[in-house]
Amino acid sequence: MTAPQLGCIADDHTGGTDVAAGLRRVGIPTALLFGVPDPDQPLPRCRAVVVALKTRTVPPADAVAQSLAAQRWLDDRGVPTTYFKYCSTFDSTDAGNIGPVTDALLDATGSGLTLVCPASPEHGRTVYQGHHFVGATLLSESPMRHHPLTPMTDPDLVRVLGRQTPHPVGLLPLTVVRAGVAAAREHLDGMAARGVRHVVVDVTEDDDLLVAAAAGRDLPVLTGGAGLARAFGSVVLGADAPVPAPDLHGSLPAGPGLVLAGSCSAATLEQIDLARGRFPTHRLDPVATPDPQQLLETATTWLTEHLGRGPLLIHASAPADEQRAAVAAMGPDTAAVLERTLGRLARTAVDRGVRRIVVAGGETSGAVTAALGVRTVLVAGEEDVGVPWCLTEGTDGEPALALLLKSGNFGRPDLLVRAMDGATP
Ligand SMILES: Nc1ncnc2c1ncn2[C@@H]1O[C@H](COP(=O)(O)OP(=O)(O)OP(=O)(O)O)[C@@H](O)[C@H]1O
Ligand SMILES: O=C(O)[C@@H](O)C(=O)CO
Repeated sequence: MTAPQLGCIADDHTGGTDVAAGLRRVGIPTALLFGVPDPDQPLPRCRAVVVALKTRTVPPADAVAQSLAAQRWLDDRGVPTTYFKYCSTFDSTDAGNIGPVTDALLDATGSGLTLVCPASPEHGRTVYQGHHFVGATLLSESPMRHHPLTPMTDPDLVRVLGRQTPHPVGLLPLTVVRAGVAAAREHLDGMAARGVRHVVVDVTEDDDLLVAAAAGRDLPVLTGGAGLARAFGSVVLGADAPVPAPDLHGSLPAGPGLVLAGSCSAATLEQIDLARGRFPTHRLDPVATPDPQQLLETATTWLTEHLGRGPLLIHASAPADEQRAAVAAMGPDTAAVLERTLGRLARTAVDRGVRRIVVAGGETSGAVTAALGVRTVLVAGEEDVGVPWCLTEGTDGEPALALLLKSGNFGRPDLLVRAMDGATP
């Protein structure tokens, strides 16, 4: 197998699983690595590689440094196209990190222009006239306006990105996308000639992604959600073979299951509501227990006492008013404390035999994989669109641990319950 043709750098772990799942679905063998790979880390056999970082909300200079290190690693292995994968809801703040990381990748590869394409119609994320919609709702009126780390209060992506980069931001409007690949390329050439560096792409249907991927196929750097990467996979790379029908749970290791939720998205809260009625549940509540050490100890005791009683659920997730109360009680580090706590609980659970872990939330997933020391996984079938099982390598060809890293906004209401189906107590 030659060098992979596509190297994705995802700004969080669930973004990494989402993009890897999309590429796998169109028949591209894809490897998923967590964290900046070590310089001598070998590249698994694959046609696309995803390096999932935890850079969405770190200081911009750190996000840039990690992304450039990942890009260098890919470049050293001859990967020709770099894809910067960020959230389909463009999760970022005015300080970054989408603008600074994209600019750094463009500089490093000597590229003039890139596409900015978060749209993912299969998840209800579309962009029209540069304005982002979640379903029928403008981004700024969706639950994303309450995100604890990256509240999205402006739906105009040209304007949002314009605050994150000193370079001009333009638009590839839907009328041009619908006119086809040649028209889109001509529009991009015109923008490049005028010094535009970032081009937000209007997309309302999957076919628009195919046009965007074909128009941008020769750009060394592309950016967006999982949708454009998947379209690049089918248009530019071409599928190797149809993906076999998954025997999802048959391939998972036997052992007890645990759900760890840090996401406060509307989808996760609904999934937790359903799972709470089925599984013994413990809530990490910073208002009741503002001392981080005590919060961890109480949860660890609960976990160890309940192991063996079927799948367990531990969540910090709470609606916006309770998050505010949590921060008032525990202080500005609340989100980081909760991530760390969930990571440590994952470590304890695995040490005590848990073999199937569902994590809700990208930042939370980053904390959990770091606590478990997971660096490389095999991407298996999807439990829901964009939510694949990830298997760590064990001995004798058997997976050691199954992880389902769920993007906050993804999954049907019964996802957590289904994911634990067949897990042994
Ligand atoms: N009760 C709470 N109060 C304040 N912050 C919380 C609370 N519960 C969770 N958090 C924090 O909210 C953040 C949620 O981010 P995370 O990325 O895990 O979820 P998400 O943004 O919904 O998922 P994704 O990035 O996949 O869309 C985490 O840092 C988590 O620790
Ligand atoms: O694009 C998305 O919505 C997800 O892959 C994601 O990035 C979640 O953090």
